[in-house]
Amino acid sequence: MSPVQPSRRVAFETVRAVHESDAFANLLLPVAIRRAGLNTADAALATELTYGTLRREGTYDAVIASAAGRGVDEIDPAVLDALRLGAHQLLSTRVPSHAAVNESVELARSAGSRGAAGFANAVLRRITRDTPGDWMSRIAESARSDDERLGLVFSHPVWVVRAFRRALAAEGRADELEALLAADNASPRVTMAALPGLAEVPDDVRRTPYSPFGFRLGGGDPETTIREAGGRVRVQDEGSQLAALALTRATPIAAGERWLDLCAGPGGKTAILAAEALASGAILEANEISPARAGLVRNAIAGIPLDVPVSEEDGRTRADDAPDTYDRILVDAPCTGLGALRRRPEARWRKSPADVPELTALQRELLSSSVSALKPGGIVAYVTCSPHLAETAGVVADVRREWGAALEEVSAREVLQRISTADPVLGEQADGSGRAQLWPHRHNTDAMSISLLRRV
Ligand SMILES: C[S@@+](CC[C@H](N)C(=O)[O-])C[C@H]1O[C@@H](n2cnc3c(N)ncnc32)[C@H](O)[C@@H]1O
Repeated sequence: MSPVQPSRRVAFETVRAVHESDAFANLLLPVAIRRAGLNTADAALATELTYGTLRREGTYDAVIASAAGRGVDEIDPAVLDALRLGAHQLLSTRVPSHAAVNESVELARSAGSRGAAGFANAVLRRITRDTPGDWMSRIAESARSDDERLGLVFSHPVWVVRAFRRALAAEGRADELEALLAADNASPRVTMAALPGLAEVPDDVRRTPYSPFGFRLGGGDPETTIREAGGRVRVQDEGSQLAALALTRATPIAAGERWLDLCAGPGGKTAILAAEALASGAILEANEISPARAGLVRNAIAGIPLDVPVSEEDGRTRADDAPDTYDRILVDAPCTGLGALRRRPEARWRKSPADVPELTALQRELLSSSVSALKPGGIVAYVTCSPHLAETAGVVADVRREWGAALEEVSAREVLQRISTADPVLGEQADGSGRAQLWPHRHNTDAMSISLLRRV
């Protein structure tokens, strides 16, 4: 028996915890890396192995089932995770085969019952006998439909493939589906925001193409940059930066305007709204139903010299209780999160189509309540980190039907085109709306959907 290399052990234990106790890899992994005392190179390897294995689990399970000659649900869960880690190294990395096989066999031996090591060894050696391309062809041939094929090859649940296909087709871009699925399987570069008016984009960085205050570090530790800037520089997806800006810069701001961030946790967009409010003399309030996440909102804005009260209510009652009050409201709604699959490797396996109706009912109610809290002339930005048409175009269409002539659309696409530093080339929507849809494969952002509605 040889000891398992620490980065593989950390990856294995993180993948186990994700499957056994519904842990989130992005929260657990940094703790496991610290606890194991990994150096920078080993931490990077542990991260790649963990994220890659979780992202591509659907593909690896199909390969493992074929190589093992049995369904993955018939394999001991801990042994299966060792096999997934091995399959990832064999099929998607340059790790030498002998290291990938031997270390995964050791992990299976330490975690599984008697016979686990021999079984793992046989399955992984079977995988090494064919090239990754051969395996992809084999699992693709087993699919009964094109969506199922894409689901297997790009490791996405079929219902998600269908939702993406429809959302892309709504802007005449169904031919970009494979590029989108592939983008979800790549690690996104860390994107930062220098809060407008409070911090400068450093000189020695690459600016993001669209957000006027976004940038990417060439190297180095983002934590150092954040600490040195006293929280006025933050890690934030460029799409999130644009969503907050779409609201604040949709129309010129009058001093004394009242703004509300209705679903604010953990506060990334609140920080931008606060910076914009400070610069323009607006008054900002925030709300978040979860007390723990409301605490994160307070932390996110601690470095901004503006008093922002944070309430902890259901956004529906919070808005219903404040009729005709606000000039701008951000409804960054709870959603399936299908637009952020790059950053949350296990997320694609945790949601199901059954989640969608419950979420869209809540989204409709949050948006409709927020309209009642707008002053006449006030604007609401309805934002989801999901491109699913039911959560985006569907919710907006329902609320527009409900409010009729009392609500008009402001084109979010035109606003984004105006405020972005480069043309984001946003697709026109089949429903004729001004909704802006960002895409990982096109914009290198999360798939944020942004709609702007004005109360007449
Ligand atoms: C997409 S997240 C918001 C992200 C946040 N705007 C940011 O940029 O950091 C949605 C938030 O809505 C909260 N939420 C869920 N149901 C809610 C409700 N009924 N009322 C208010 N907030 C709710 C969730 O706890 C979650 O923090």
